[in-house]
Amino acid sequence: MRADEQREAARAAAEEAWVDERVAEGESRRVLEVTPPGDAAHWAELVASRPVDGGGGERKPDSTGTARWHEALAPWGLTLAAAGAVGGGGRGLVTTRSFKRGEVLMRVTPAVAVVSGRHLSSRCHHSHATGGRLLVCSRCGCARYCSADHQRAAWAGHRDECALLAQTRPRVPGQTVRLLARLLALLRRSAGAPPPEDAGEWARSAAAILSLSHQLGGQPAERCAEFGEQAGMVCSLIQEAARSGGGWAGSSERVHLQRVHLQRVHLQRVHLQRVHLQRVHLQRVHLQRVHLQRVHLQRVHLQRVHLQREIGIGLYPLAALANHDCDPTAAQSFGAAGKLTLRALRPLAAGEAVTIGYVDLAAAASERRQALRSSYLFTCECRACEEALAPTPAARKREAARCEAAASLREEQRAELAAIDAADWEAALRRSTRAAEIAASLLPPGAPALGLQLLRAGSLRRRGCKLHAHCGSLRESVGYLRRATEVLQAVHGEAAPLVRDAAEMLRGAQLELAYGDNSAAS
Ligand SMILES: C[S@@+](CC[C@H](N)C(=O)[O-])C[C@H]1O[C@@H](n2cnc3c(N)ncnc32)[C@H](O)[C@@H]1O
Repeated sequence: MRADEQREAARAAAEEAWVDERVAEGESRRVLEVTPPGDAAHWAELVASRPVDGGGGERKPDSTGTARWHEALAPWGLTLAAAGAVGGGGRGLVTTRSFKRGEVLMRVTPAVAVVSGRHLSSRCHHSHATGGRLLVCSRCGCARYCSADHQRAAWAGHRDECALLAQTRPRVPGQTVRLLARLLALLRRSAGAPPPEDAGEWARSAAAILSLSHQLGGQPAERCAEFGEQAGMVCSLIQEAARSGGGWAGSSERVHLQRVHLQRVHLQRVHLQRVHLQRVHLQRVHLQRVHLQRVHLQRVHLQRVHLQREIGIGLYPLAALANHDCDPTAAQSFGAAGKLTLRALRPLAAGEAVTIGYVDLAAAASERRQALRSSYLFTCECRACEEALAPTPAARKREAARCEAAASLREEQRAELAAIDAADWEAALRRSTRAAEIAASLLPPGAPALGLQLLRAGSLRRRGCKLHAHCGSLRESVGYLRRATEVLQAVHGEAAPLVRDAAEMLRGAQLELAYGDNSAAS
């Protein structure tokens, strides 16, 4: 392992340790509030009735499906507007009443969610929390839980997947394949189980329903092949589980007896299926990949890096109706068990579009468009992009300047980490504050990433020694922390541990500043 990889691993381990503490402090309490999987049927119905994607208005929405969506959105004070009614991006979420800044627009559990490969053995597959000894599912040997309660709560969603995972053991399919397998199981449960011999056919047709081949038109061949491979893998897994278990969920004894023998056969079949089923296009973008993120505080040498780290992917049918905008009106945050909360980033009147940022908003318009094309397969039509990429000399100049500023931001962030690794605290502080200033010039005023950057700049400290105090810049620290707390409150709500931490740091810095001023005066 290279030295920088070792440092990154150490950093990650320290973050995990920090999260453990948070779990002990209160996350586990919140876990118990998670909506039980009783609403799975409701989600399945919504997913199945989802009108074919209206992005860019390329397809006509299905009116029966749409009625269900309106019904599900109404209690939140939201509705689904037709393509063209709310700017670029096809259909999208719109408010039906006014909202204050920071007010909750929607709070939903994922219809299906999985932890990423990296977190398979370190996080509870139900609450996504880390810490303590995790119980391992004895049947698949893959799923892990922090308590028997969580294992029980997760069973409805894990049952079908468990048979699939038992088949592939010791290999574990990638997160997209696992997410799709869960989604198909959910749809299957709500539609009634097909006879075992039809399971493969059913899986293929479900995959075909999920395909959006019209959007694959402009994609490179290898990307299409990747989607095809993933679809093939899901179909193959389902067929395999149906064959060996006498049904998708299968009888555990039979699955258990045949597992070892089938492993080898299965690997060969998966390989064949991959080749043969490449034509079954399965598009990730249609599933609206939403990252389950946790905000971590780092405590290696400095209590300074607040990271948003991806821990898995989930499907949120209602939240996925929000279009992307490079100057979004809303932001999402994630809690225990992937619960997603959408909040207004500024006051919204009735009839305003609810949009979120799908990509890094500090990037230049051309970079954002590129990122959206490659990860989400569409070209952004938001007003900010249209203006930034207008074919005029003034716009071109602005865009070139923004590209430069975005590159400087990345450089400052990189240099900040390097300075920390080298224990050069003054340099770390300088880099961090510079990064915060550049981020403030690039990001929309309420952007979550800006809040995190400001928090880092204001809270730099080394084992109890606050670097701002050490460097005589407490006044700046108070300024950054005040701005950070304000931004983060609107994104995460006042009760979030991150916001409470930020407010606490602000109070501390204010007191120190007042004490310093008083001592100087006397
Ligand atoms: C998660 S869905 C959002 C809801 C979608 N408009 C619908 O009708 O279901 C993402 C899709 O919406 C469209 N979309 C979202 N934001 C867009 C934007 N800024 N510009 C163009 N298309 C956008 C794209 O087709 C993308 O694949």
